[in-house]
Amino acid sequence: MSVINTKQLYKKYGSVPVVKGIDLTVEKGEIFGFLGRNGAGKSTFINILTGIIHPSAGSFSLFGVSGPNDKAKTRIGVMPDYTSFDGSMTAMGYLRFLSELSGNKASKEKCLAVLKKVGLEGEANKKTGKFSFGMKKKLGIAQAIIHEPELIFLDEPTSGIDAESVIHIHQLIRELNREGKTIFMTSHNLDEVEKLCTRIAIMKDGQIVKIGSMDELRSYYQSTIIVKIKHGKIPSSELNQLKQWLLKTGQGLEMKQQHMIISVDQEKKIADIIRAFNQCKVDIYRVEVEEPSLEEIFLDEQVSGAIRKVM
Ligand SMILES: Nc1ncnc2c1ncn2[C@@H]1O[C@H](COP(=O)(O)OP(=O)(O)OP(=O)(O)O)[C@@H](O)[C@H]1O
Repeated sequence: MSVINTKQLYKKYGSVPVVKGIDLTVEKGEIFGFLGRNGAGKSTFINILTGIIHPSAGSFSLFGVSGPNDKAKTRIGVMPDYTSFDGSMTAMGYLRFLSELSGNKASKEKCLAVLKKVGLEGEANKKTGKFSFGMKKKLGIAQAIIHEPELIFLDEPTSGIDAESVIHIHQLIRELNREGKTIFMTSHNLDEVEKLCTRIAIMKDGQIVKIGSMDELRSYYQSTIIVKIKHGKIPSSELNQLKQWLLKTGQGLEMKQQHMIISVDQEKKIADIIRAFNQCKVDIYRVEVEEPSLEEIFLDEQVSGAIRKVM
């Protein structure tokens, strides 16, 4: 069942389009990663889905119901902008106040359990004005999940927080997902997205330019398999022949001090390269194969012209 479905969603500020006709479906149970540089339009897109702003054109549905609608709102959780906390309230008071506003006041026990879940168990009675940036982020997540929503929007859930808390939040996201919740998260941390997300969309200038699982994105970019070989001495009588074979097989050939680097577009060409070395009677000491990281894939879509990193 799809929990998010958008059709040609479009948003303009004045005459400037910032979301340009997005078609997206997110299925129940996904951890969906939304990537893009600052200003790509990610928050605007999320703000449309969460009912904060209206689209200029297009349509969307949440849980199969055309949005924005109040029924869907009770089934979604949204991590707020951390600056929106009222600093004079305690974490507990804040959670209880917000849950009351949404029509279902959470008990103290429930609030304590959620604060524990996000790693703020010792801070329930502390005023949020005294919270660090990371603590505010965690409270934001607590706010998003207090009413046990089925779909949770997390905007940069771990940016600016310490490494231990990042691990804790990653565990929490996985736990929420195991409970059946769908997570829609933005992040600039590519490593995080790669670890957590079932699917990823890359947004650029208001459009989704690439979407798929990590493996799908990788296979799309298979033309950047980098093969590095540490080898023995090449008999001078074989050097030209070996170079010719290698140049026929791949691109960006570099040969220096018994190290060869070449870029190929298919896995089976790795075997061709090894065969060429064998036929020229050159020992192979080490073979390393590098696939593009998400960062490379991401950057590839963010700049005009493909980056083809060879070393
Ligand atoms: N209320 C607004 N009025 C006018 N322009 C806006 C408004 N909100 C956002 N924009 C512009 O829309 C574009 C997309 O902004 P948005 O916040 O959606 O990007 P983003 O991908 O979420 O960026 P970030 O990663 O920095 O949060 C930007 O150029 C931004 O300046």
